[in-house]
Amino acid sequence: MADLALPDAPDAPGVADDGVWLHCIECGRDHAPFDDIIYTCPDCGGLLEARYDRYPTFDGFDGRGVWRYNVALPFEAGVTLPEGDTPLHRVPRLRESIGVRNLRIKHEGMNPTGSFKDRGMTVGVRVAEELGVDRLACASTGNTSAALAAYGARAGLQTLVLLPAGKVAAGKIAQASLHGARILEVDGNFDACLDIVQGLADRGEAYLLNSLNPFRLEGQKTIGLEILEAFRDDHGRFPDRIVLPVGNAGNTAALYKCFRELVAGGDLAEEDVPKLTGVQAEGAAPMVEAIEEGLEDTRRWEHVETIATAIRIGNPVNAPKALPGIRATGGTAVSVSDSGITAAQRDLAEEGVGVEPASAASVAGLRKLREEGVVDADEDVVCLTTGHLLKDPDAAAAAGSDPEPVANSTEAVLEHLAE
Ligand SMILES: Cc1ncc(COP(=O)(O)O)c(C=O)c1O
Ligand SMILES: N[C@@H](CCOP(=O)(O)O)C(=O)O
Repeated sequence: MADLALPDAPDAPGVADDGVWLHCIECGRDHAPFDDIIYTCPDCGGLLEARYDRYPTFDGFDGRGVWRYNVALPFEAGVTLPEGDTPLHRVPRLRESIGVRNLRIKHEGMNPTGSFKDRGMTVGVRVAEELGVDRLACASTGNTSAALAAYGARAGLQTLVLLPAGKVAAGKIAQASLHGARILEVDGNFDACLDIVQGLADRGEAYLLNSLNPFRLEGQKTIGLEILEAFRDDHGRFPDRIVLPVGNAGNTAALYKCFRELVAGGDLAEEDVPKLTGVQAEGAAPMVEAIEEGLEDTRRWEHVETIATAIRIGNPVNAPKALPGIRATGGTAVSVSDSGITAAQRDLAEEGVGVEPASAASVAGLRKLREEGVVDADEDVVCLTTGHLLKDPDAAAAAGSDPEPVANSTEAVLEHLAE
């Protein structure tokens, strides 16, 4: 578990003046965060991570939502709708049928735009304001675009979103559209869209707010802080495992960083760090492949397909951050079929928890790992459900039952019910 340590503050003059700096996970160099707009290391191109001159502790948190955790964030407050404070549902029937000691569902679909992306955007848009940019952009399988459009609108900034044509759920496009984003549909998958947005950002045409942006992940880190606080309050200990759907691998990276900071601050013992367990759809599983083959980075999958369009991603940009997190915490990664995802979506719905297909992948993955004996019966598990059912109304309708036509009278309804 030595990988859980964080290095000390940099000596270089000016780099840590704001109490926050950007650290390259490849070459180890540190960079001032707000002098120039950088997303990756200017020296080697490696992924950057925000670092602070302080570590978070549970007694240092105050207030509500994402900004409750501002000692672990680059600013005290930001453009808010507000986000965070999502429920940690108990699902007794599902717990029983999967067969674990405790099962809680952290439902990120209850954020303002219906997904966890809001946590990242409240911080990312605050940073954009600090940098003085006027156009925000993202590539998206849908949820990032909805969140960017809403937070951009709130901040009074222009937003541009690039979507894979024909592969984004209706609810998400409607959100981006109504919140005023300029929407470009690209004849290519999400990864191609992200390549283009990176190109625009490199040319200074837009500020990139995908999870390649290290500040997005700072906001998403608060999912882990909320889970650990709430689980400990309810159960007197931290969960053994957190199971989550994986697309661009931002959340996996963010949760790993959350754990490392709490370990460094002394509030989380290394042996209590939850096992990060990633779930991908069979048709888009480069992270699973990398874990199974012991790779340091993923191989890009050019052809990806799944009903869970939110995680229809073949080139997870955060893999170099997320793969060490899965390994260092003793977790794993597993792929699930589309039919397994739909079954899990129904299972959650039967407990009153409405999620989009990608979200249900976490529960489908847990069931599979429990059946295979990878997850033990005495484990305390939290599954992350990342987006709301209404994000993808077509998938929800297809997974549910059809409405039954009936004549316009009480008698006809009674007769129909008796059939
Ligand atoms: C609903 C939903 N779940 C899961 C994911 C995957 O999250 P990440 O990209 O952080 O792995 C995404 C987006 O990628 C998403 O929109
Ligand atoms: N599911 C995502 C894909 C983009 O991920 P990001 O976290 O890098 O923005 C989406 O909703 O677009």
